[in-house]
Amino acid sequence: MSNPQKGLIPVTILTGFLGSGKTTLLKRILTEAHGQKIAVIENEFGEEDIDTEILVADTEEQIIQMNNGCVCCTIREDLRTTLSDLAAKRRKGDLKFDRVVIETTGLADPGPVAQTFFMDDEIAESYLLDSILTLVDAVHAEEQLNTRQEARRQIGFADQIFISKADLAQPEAVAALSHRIKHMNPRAPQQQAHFGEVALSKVFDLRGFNLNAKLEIDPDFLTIEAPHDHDHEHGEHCDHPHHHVHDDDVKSFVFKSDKPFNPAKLEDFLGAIVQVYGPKMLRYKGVLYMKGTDKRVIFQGVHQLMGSDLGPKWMPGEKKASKMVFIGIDLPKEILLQGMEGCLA
Ligand SMILES: Nc1nc2c(ncn2[C@@H]2O[C@H](COP(=O)(O)OP(=O)(O)OP(=O)(O)O)[C@@H](O)[C@H]2O)c(=O)[nH]1
Repeated sequence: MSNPQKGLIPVTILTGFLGSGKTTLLKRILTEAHGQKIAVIENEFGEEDIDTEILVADTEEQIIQMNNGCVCCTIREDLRTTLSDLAAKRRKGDLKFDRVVIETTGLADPGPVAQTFFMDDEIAESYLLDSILTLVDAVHAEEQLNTRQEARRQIGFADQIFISKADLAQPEAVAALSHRIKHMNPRAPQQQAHFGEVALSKVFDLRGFNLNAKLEIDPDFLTIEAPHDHDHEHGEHCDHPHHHVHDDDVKSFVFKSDKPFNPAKLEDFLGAIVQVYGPKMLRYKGVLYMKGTDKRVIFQGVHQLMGSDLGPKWMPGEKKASKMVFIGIDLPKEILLQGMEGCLA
């Protein structure tokens, strides 16, 4: 199966707006018995290493965390370094993997990520961009596509579209969404993915990336941009010539504690918070230390929709602690952090 041309390492870019189901799909792929070793590169937006923790829990794959500054500018350099280190280790036999999956942040324009594979000779000599997969959240996509340019670019660049959460939406709404996506990107096949359940043949070795098609979406796709100041932080405005719309108004912050939560209090608090701030809460998720269970609780949501799962057990001697990230527009950081503090047991 993994027989890329000229020994190139195939790369899959997994994209989709915040909370669209990327990690769910990836986890599913990693736990499937396909006999391939997959190196995963995680690029998150102020999310600490929460996804990595969710993934590492039950797989033995190589997970590389890339904590980005501003997606549009730093990612290409970080990604380039990460990819070239990986290829060097593989050549030396220090690392074994058959392919690479890059999970981008939900706020990323996949353009600059894809560009890396064409603009940089060293990367192009080792890797082949196989395809861009885009997850689309059936419940929230309509609004995301109306308001977020990154969400539209993710559709435009897709070689394969997976619609998640169709189970939570009306069939007519799913059909209308599918129709809209077809207009935006007639090239990409669409398929529903219930909790990431998709055939591996729809995920790997699609050989879907077609440079000509991408140049139609973005004629500047292969234009080198002048380097610019990299010190801005998450959520700060960045004067990038092309890709600056992604995080102008989106900010993130993290709650941390090594005291356990009182589950009932936390549920009440978050339930009330999403009633008020839900529309502005693009994404929240955490790995939590909860009273009354010896397992991690993985808690997450998108706008008003939230849910929790039991994760792996805390190991004996392991330091139990909670970490939760909030990503949103004009969220009242102090109210949320103090409120969370008040839910501790
Ligand atoms: N009902 C339903 N929920 C789903 C489906 N797919 C994913 N989810 C849930 O949606 C939430 C977000 O899924 P993730 O896989 O974490 O999304 P993501 O795209 O990785 O999120 P970010 O990395 O934060 O952008 C989780 O609670 C999933 O369990 C689906 O098909 N149906």
